[in-house]
Amino acid sequence: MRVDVMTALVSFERVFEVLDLEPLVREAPDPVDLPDQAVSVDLDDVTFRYPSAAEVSLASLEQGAGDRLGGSDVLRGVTFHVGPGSLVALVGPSGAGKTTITSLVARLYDPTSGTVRLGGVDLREASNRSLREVVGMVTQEAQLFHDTIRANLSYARPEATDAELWEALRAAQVATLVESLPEGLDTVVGDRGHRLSGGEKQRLAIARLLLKGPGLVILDEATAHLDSESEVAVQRALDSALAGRTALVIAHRLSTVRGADLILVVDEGRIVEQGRHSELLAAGGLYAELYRTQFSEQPTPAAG
Ligand SMILES: Nc1ncnc2c1ncn2[C@@H]1O[C@H](COP(=O)(O)OP(=O)(O)OP(=O)(O)O)[C@@H](O)[C@H]1O
Repeated sequence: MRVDVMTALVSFERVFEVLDLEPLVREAPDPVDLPDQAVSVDLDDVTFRYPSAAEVSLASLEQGAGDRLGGSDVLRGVTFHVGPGSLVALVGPSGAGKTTITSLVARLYDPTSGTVRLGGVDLREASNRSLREVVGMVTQEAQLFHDTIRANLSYARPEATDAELWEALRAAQVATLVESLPEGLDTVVGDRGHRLSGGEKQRLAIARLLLKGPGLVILDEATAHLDSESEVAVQRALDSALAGRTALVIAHRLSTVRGADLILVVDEGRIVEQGRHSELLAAGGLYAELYRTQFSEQPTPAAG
């Protein structure tokens, strides 16, 4: 992944913005298609370090250099299993490695050692096309292209009919807004177009995700404060987007951690605790502490 690493660094932001993923790592000669459904996610003893700037420039000149030079490991011995259709919440202090885990699951990078599998297939063996179809991402800063709403949505599925676009808009709680615009689906949005609120942009991004229909959703939950009406609408939209899919959520909301099938507590690049909300709360460890400091919208029952 010599030159690809450079591409990765340059387009990392953009990749996250556009939801659909351009894999930045090398495809195997005889790639395998990932299953076209809710997939399991398995990380087995994953270690990862980001390539340094020096490595990237050297590696682009000299094959193999990137494998020899090193920064520090940001993930160490990460192992977990997520069943198909489960909702997994990643929690942990800032810089713990949550985003990095999601980047490996989306194969923006390959692990330094260990394996990442979706639906049992090692991502190094997976076809880029099926990876793009199976993995969908929604980030905090939902970005739209400076183009019409129709173009922004169709990007996810060019063959979608208007009826399908409206169905996705309804499920994403944003159809009423689009109907109210004089040019409807043909309204130009984005930086210089019709101005949308943060919540509206997120819901359009969710509509795009619904059209794509990925088996795995990676979601970076909003920390930004939305007004409460918008918050409820976004939450409803997300509920329909996550139903029937595997979801990996970088969680900031109490309702998400409470409802998660599995919570992975990440600290300094390791999974330090895993389990459900009540178990982890009772264990009285890092999760219980994070719960008090990061998720304390309600009084904490006596824990541990
Ligand atoms: N592209 C990158 N290149 C080099 N180091 C990086 C890169 N992205 C993240 N890191 C480093 O990797 C470590 C883990 O970061 P990561 O973003 O995965 O943490 P996080 O748990 O998602 O944090 P936050 O909650 O603040 O988003 C940090 O030390 C961070 O500085």
